[in-house]
Amino acid sequence: MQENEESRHPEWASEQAYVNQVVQRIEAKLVQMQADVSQVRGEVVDIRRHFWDDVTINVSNPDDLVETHFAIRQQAELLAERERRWHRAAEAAEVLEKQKSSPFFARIDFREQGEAETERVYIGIASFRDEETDEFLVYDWRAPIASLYYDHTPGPVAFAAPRGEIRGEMTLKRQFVIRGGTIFAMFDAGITIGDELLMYALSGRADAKMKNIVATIQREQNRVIRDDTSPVLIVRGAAGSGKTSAALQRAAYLLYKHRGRLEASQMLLFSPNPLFSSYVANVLPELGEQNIEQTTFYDYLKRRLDGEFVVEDGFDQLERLLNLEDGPEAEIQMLSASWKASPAFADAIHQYVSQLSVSGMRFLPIRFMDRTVVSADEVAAIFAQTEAHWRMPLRIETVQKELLARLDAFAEVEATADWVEDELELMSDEDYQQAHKQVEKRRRHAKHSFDDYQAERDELAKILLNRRLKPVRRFIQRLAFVDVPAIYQQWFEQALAGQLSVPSEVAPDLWRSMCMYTTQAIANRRLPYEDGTPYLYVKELLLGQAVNTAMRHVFIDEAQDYSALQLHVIRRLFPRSRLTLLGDPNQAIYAHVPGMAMADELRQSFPDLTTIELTQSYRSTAPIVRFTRGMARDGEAIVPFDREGPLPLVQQVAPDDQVQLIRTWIEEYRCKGYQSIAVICRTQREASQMAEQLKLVGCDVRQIDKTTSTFSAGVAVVPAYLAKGVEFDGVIVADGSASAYRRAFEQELFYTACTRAMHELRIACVGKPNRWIAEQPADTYTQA
Ligand SMILES: Nc1ncnc2c1ncn2[C@@H]1O[C@H](COP(=O)(O)OP(=O)(O)OP(=O)(O)O)[C@@H](O)[C@H]1O
Repeated sequence: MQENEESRHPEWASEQAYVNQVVQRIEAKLVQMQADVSQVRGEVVDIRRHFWDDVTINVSNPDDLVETHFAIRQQAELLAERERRWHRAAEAAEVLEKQKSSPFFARIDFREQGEAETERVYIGIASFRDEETDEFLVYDWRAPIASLYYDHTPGPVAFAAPRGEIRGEMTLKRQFVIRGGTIFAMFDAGITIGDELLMYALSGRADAKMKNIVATIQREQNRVIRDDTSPVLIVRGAAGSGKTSAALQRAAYLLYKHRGRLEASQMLLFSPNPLFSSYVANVLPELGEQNIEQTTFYDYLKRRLDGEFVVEDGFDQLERLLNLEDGPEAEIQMLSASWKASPAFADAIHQYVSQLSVSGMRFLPIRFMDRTVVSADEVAAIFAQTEAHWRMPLRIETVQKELLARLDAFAEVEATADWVEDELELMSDEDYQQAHKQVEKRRRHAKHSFDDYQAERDELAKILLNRRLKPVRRFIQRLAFVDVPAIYQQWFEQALAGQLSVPSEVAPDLWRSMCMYTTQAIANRRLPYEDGTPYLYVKELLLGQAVNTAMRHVFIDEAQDYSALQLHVIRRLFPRSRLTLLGDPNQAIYAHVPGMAMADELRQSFPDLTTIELTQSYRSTAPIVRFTRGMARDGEAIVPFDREGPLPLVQQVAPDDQVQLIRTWIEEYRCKGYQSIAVICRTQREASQMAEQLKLVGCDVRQIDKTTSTFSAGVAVVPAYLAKGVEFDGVIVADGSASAYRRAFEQELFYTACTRAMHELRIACVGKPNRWIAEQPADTYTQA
């Protein structure tokens, strides 16, 4: 790409001189920063080495113990503070190192209305100020003025600044590729941000880590990044349109704009799988920001339901559904998954819970040593006495208080029981001493004398009963007396008894079978994934939900895979947070989940939403996009980026020859210099078999499963649903035949697999190609 002397831009030399000037200043600053880093590092080492010298340990009496405790804490806090400073300084030095190599990527010349002078604004991943003149040599890409670069072409322009809108004229927009302090290429942009720079960025090799895109952010992506007002922002975009990239740069932008008021720990990203988390982990640190928190929805479910049920995760559910043989069982399980993810079921559950305030609550008795302390009927009677118009959690809390009081009364009576008498004999010396101390204490405050022997016995009985009743007390405190499993199950029992109407589109027999399938699962204490969220929702409506009020921004990537109810639960969980949902309905791998596809349903949950559509696809070459967009609903709206490459190849192969064919393709990909290659299979089961077979024919491959948490270059064999969100130089889809991808809901899975390819896509078919390939125009792929 580097241009030769003659074809060089006329201002090349002067721009290089500017680069040199900035690099020189950066070097000077680096020397100073590195000195700071090593000084703080020295302090950290020193505190660690002498940690115990500076703390006086004295545990001889309680006061000394407290003092010692505080001394240790103070010393630990000092150490933690220095460590934080050290890390911050080291990170800042790292960003500066990067700036030294490539101090900026753009320049705009801007003349503000009413001013005579034109200002030159250089833009880079971070700002850099000349400490002597206090002048900005480079502006951060997130500075208000930098939005001119992303949003405008030369001519009259305006941008929003803290002091209001600033108008003026942009007279120049120039882009640079600078490596190692040397200009590699530069061009003046015209209509859009230079396609050449974008082309350069997109033609590179896939990486084990996602790259930042700050030099080439496109206008519609910039809207996503800089939207600072929408409570709920929905970004719907084609595969490879930069949704995840925009989300991460958005996090960086918000951290910059609200510096001092917003911390990375107040931002959370719901990601599709652990592999994805490692893939995106570098973007924010590269931009000099801390990583934001990451989690998966399943982690949340599991944490809230652990101990009550074994909860299936989403991948196991998908694997289960994909491996089902056609037949009645498949129909039941598919209905179970799709109905429970539907907005109709969410409404039904809501209605069901509100009617529970009148009837249908189920309780468990409070029991102790095979005896009933409070029967289930009595608990129900206590509940019935609470005010029916109160919120359910408040009513339950009132019942809880009453039950704890009854337990105390029970303990008092029980203190004289024979078994207590017997067990007192067996109590330890420590217990006796504790009882003795309690009595001594009481004597000091007592107005009247009392029988020491009896008092000690009573104290001992109290200690014993407290200990024995602890699990019962905990049972009440955990609100476990509300039989949530039975309450959830009851919905399906009512449905089975014909008390609820069958959805019109479902055959009554199938409906009954699905209800029985669910009641059975609950009885076995195993919760299918599709029941996890509705169950938790019922539980939290009844018992109250733990909410996180500290979180300010929640990002949900692959939002099309969330049911309306899941999104609703997330919204309730983070009441003070703005939401950014990023998704592509065409990649709804849990195709039974309507997710983002049902915009109207979403609007019900999120009346305050703003939607931004991204239609240009950047990841794949134009031939790959032209082939794959035909498989997507409304695919004609997807605009390929004009980057050429080979046509996708579809080859039919005999069952016994598939592994050999894939092996040959891998070798050919390697010869082309592709560093990251994926063999994408339909399921985990098929991926495991394929990986084994490829290893047997001498291929060095890495099998990816749901627990894989690091992404590395090489050949990955991966089930399609785990390839979500990531990309590869070359993709090989294993067995894309009609007999493998045969059910309607597998369309999105197949589309997701194909759209992971950046430069090349090949599909092996054991038999006839599947219907989505067959439907594509013959000139969009090569058939062998
Ligand atoms: N403005 C841009 N400049 C350079 N590269 C870009 C730009 N936008 C997107 N890309 C690149 O395109 C690829 C796809 O981006 P990203 O993964 O963010 O898309 P996505 O919409 O989340 O994709 P998918 O939904 O298919 O997972 C990445 O390699 C990313 O770096």
